[in-house]
Amino acid sequence: MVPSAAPSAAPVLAADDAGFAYRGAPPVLHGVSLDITAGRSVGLVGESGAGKTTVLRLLLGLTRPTSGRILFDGAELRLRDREQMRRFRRGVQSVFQDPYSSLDPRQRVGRIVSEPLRSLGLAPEAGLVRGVRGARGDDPRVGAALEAVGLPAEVAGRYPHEFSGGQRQRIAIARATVCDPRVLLADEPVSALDVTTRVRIVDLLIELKETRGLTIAMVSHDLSVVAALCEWTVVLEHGRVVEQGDTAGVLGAPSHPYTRQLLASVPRLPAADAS
Ligand SMILES: Nc1ncnc2c1ncn2[C@@H]1O[C@H](COP(=O)(O)OP(=O)(O)OP(=O)(O)O)[C@@H](O)[C@H]1O
Repeated sequence: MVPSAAPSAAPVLAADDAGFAYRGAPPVLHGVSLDITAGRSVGLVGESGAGKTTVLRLLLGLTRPTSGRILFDGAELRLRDREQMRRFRRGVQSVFQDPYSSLDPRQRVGRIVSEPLRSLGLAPEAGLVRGVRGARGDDPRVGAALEAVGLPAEVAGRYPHEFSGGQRQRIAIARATVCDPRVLLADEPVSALDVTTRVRIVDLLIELKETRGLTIAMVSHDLSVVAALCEWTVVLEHGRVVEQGDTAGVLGAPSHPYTRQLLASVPRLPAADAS
């Protein structure tokens, strides 16, 4: 289990008493409050349907809470504020569960990985990353991002179908980290992978936390993945936070019966030597 880290100052991202209802449906989140603070990665756990992905969608600015607020650097996230959203996208990136559907099969890896640089206007000259040279990863940040996830820079010229699920998830992580974000929001980033690959990707995320100061906020069914990656754990039941605290405390000595039930039911990762 990772040791508890002392968070620095104000949260980068926070949900403040956030509620949410899908259109025409009853509320699925009720008064959710949590902080994502630099240096303190957060695991969001709970049974299927508890509302974990919905919380992540709110934190990602994909949808607005129906009550309460999402705060970015202390200011309410306003999806129509272009300048704020640009800063937000620079600081907060995401990785999803399925590495097979999250990468455009028609694009070369170099172009996929460089997408945030283009959409954030961080490409030095548009032609360099739009053209063939860029697609081969000529932007040094693309090669560096690929190497940081354990892939050679040369893979920039290849297509996603040439890679395994674990390698594709590495490519997705390279895309999410190429612009050096502060926070990575991840929805079940390893659950589509086989057990051995899962351990390797968890190890990669640990390394990115340590070497790049990345803070992760992650949804996972697998409490052992949360224990490996997150200093703070938030437990959701039926759209409500029933318990949150240091991961060591929440998973080691849960105070809520629902957390105890989750601990009893979720399968564990095998020992790390499986990698
Ligand atoms: N697009 C949608 N329209 C209506 N209801 C939805 C929609 N997406 C999710 N829900 C409902 O919202 C609730 C929370 O769903 P959510 O996907 O956030 O839970 P979750 O904890 O991430 O579940 P899982 O672990 O199965 O992914 C569930 O009752 C779900 O049925």
